Amino acid sequence: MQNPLLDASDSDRDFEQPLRPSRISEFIGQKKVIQNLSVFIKAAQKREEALDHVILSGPPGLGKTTLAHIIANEMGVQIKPTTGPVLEKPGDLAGMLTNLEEGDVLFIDEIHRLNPVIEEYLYSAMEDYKLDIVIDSGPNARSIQIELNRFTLVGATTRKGLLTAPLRARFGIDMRLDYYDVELLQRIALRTAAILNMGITDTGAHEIARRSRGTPRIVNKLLRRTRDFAQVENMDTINDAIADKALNALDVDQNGLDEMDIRILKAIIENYEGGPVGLGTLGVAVGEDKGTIEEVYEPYLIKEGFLQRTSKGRITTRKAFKYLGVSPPESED
Ligand SMILES: Nc1ncnc2c1ncn2[C@@H]1O[C@H](COP(=O)(O)OP(=O)(O)OP(=O)(O)O)[C@@H](O)[C@H]1O
Repeated sequence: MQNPLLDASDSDRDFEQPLRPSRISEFIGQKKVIQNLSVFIKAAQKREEALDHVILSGPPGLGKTTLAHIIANEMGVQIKPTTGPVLEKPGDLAGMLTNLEEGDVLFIDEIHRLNPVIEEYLYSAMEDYKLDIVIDSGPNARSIQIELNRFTLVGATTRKGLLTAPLRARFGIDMRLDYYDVELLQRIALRTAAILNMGITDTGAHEIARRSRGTPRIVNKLLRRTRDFAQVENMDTINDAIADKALNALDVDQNGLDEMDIRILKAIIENYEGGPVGLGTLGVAVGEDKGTIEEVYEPYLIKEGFLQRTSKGRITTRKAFKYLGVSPPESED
């Protein structure tokens, strides 16, 4: 991913850590997901069983990792995190699985990027808590079966469509996180500011919230950067004026669209008269990986009504033409 506001560098991750809600009661928004998850957790606890396997999907920065940790905390178990691309060899997976205590959570981020061989091994681990691995090779090759503790696999993905059907079918709990509305993001901004001991007005929090692409991670990042602007101007409280100044300096426009969002809309309008244009061509036109466009930029542009996905490719809407101050082609009328 290459969105500077959505990418999490090491310093961002250190910054994010204390901001993560650790209990269900602290998690803001995603009401339906939270309500259902609370029921599933309580039921599993009553039965004294591990929680069923959970798949969390949705655009980056909406709280999938946070929820995985919350699940472990609420169940009173340990979480062992890893990511799809890191599990290269069956031995890597076996190492993780055999280290799990009864009921523990194995969290696999970017699970859509799992090596297909590893995925095969995961099937029996998820279903029967057994791992059949082949040791040695050639004539000495033999298969041994390892009994595993019952565990909960929590998988997170920005691209659920890339999961194979057999893997998808093995998750009993399937939850999709959606973009947050401005009011919820404002509450997240106020919460983060309180944790960081930053002064902020309601209108300052609102300004940041409404320009954060529906995403808590962006709220936190923009808040951090706005604090820098406030400090340089010797302000101890962030208000809407300093927030506006900081966000403009960071090229976040009035609707929260960033430079790449605008570049995508402009490319479709200026080069292809509003489309349709295929994702690959669009990627070349804006100099961005097509997967990143599909996973990071497009969902928000679609949600905000700037872009549509059609069978022939992507098209911009009248709203996008208006936004960029360009008249739509005649046939659009
Ligand atoms: N509902 C929420 N309330 C408060 N803060 C939140 C919420 N959701 C996410 N955050 C904050 O946003 C940041 C990003 O969340 P998180 O890392 O869980 O997102 P993610 O969906 O796992 O992203 P990615 O897929 O990119 O790893 C964290 O610092 C977290 O504290």
